[in-house]
Amino acid sequence: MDQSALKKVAAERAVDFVEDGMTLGLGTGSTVFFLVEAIARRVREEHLHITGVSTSSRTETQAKELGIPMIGIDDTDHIDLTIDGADEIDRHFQGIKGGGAAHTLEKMVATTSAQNIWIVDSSKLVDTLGAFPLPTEVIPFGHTQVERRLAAEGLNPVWRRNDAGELVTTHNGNYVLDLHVGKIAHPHLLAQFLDAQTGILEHGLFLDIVNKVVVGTESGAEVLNAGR
Ligand SMILES: O=C[C@H](O)[C@H](O)[C@H](O)COP(=O)(O)O
Repeated sequence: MDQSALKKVAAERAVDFVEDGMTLGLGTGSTVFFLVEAIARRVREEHLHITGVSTSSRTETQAKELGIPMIGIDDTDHIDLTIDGADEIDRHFQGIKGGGAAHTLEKMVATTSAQNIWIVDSSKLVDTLGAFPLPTEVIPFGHTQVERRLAAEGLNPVWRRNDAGELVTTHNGNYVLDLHVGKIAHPHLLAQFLDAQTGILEHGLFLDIVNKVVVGTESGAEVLNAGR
């Protein structure tokens, strides 16, 4: 199976955790694309009543087109479960997200949610985080100062650009600075440092957040419990 097929395997298993009546956080990305299709199928065929809260306009558009009722995050007092993709997950169930530049909205939805499930193909499981460049979202005002500060710390920042060479902007109109840090031995210390930097709106370290990971493998979906 190719990577896309493995993502679909994970997404189609994760939909089993969706229950009637839930307010459901919907993540962003190519794996979540399959999830939204699978949820819409259950809404259609089983007349499941769920309400979605999205983490990007891409997901919002897809969900609405497929008939999933959607509300904004500020229109609810709770989210029961959020299902999202991830870029890397280590053996302590810590993760990196933001490969699609959606990590700020995703973290807001994830940290509002009572439970979180990540859906990934098996290539996303790693021993130590950091092979995937760590995304940060930086406000335009003073962004080169942020870049200098991070470079001085040896975090190898690189602005994310699109195919036309333009700076990628997030939903919030900010820039994405990817940190090529190599192995992240102490993710909590790095997260604390990044949290303290003026100008960084959010970073892609998602620590102590996920409850379950559903992995698409050649032999089917595997459910891993994070024990939290
Ligand atoms: O910003 C994007 C998100 O964090 C995605 O969930 C993550 O990049 C995984 O994406 P995909 O499912 O496309 O591999």
